[in-house]
Amino acid sequence: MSNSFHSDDYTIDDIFDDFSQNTSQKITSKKRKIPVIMISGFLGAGKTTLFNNILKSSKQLKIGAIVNDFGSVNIDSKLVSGNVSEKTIELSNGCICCILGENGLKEPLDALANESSNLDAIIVEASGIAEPYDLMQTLRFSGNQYTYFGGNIYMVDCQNFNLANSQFPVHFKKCLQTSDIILLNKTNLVSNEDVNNIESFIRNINKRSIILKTDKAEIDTRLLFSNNTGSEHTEDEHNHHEYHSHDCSSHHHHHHIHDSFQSVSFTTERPLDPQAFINFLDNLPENMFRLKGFCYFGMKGYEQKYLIQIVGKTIDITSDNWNENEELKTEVVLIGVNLDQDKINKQLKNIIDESPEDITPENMINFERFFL
Ligand SMILES: Nc1nc2c(ncn2[C@@H]2O[C@H](COP(=O)(O)OP(=O)(O)OP(=O)(O)O)[C@@H](O)[C@H]2O)c(=O)[nH]1
Repeated sequence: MSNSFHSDDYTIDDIFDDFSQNTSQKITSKKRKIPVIMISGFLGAGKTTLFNNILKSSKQLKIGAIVNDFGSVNIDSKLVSGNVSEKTIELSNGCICCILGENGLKEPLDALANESSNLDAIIVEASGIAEPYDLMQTLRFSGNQYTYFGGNIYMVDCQNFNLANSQFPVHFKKCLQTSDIILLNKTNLVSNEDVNNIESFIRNINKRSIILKTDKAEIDTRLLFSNNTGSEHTEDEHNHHEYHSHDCSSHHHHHHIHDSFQSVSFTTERPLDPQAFINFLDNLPENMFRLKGFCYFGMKGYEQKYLIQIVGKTIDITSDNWNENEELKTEVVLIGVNLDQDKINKQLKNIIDESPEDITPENMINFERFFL
């Protein structure tokens, strides 16, 4: 069980005392319905990290997944690893609350939860600029008789919260008020005082939800599958109805936070020029907040898959082996506000290696300063 689970207000046992039924009862019950648990949170808050932790620590459970990415290339579905039982359903190229048709999430849910389904849980990972309060309603009223809404876990990136909240205060307030469990994540990157200030801020607008502090989104995942997570929704329903004044499938489209964002997706099978890529990292596009994806350099000794993650100003690069049958290529998605898409596309084309024969492994040395 994770050691980084900590909270001044709760211990895991306190939380369990609050719940009348535990996970195993729910999961082993023959007539059980499948909980649909939503993971939401702003760009880069740690949703996929949490999802992977859940998969790792719940190997005995059969978990289905619906993964939504804002860009046209679904990076998240490739970052979710482990024991996703059924095919992961990818919803790409837009925000989940707007790309769904009239029946909302019914179709993807029906594909995962039906008469012959043997899943224990379904996890829906919303894009970083989804409106979780709208999505929650879509999940509750999906019309799928084999599922019930198991709660919304909202992730807060403690390192970037104040800045993002100052830019989108209404959105954050709605998210925080309508969440069941709030994870204050990336506590390792900020001071305790900063974490406590964020917690007090959230407590002021939401007195009801469980707030937990995490590093690398490590929590005791029993909590997520407990019966009560998404069942008590008096205040939540009130807040939700107050906010959910539109029908996403209709043409009367209200302003969504993602209307302010653009994404640029870039894919190439040609190897990248490491020096050009470093230049790109040193001069990131203006107003870009998030970049994620994989890079392929192809040079001898550096043939691995490089996973690149940028959140705000933090750049993390790690390397991994390519999966069997995986195509060796670069695939990245950038997300930001008022992005100059043409300029970024040109910048990205410049990182393609036009003459791989001239590149020597020394070119990779500078690149290594970005490694974790
Ligand atoms: N230092 C640190 N990094 C973290 C922590 N949690 C997540 N990260 C890193 O933050 C980056 C973004 O994490 P993700 O889990 O991909 O975030 P996300 O919310 O799924 O991102 P989007 O889907 O793009 O919105 C990755 O590089 C993670 O490894 C943490 O507690 N500490």
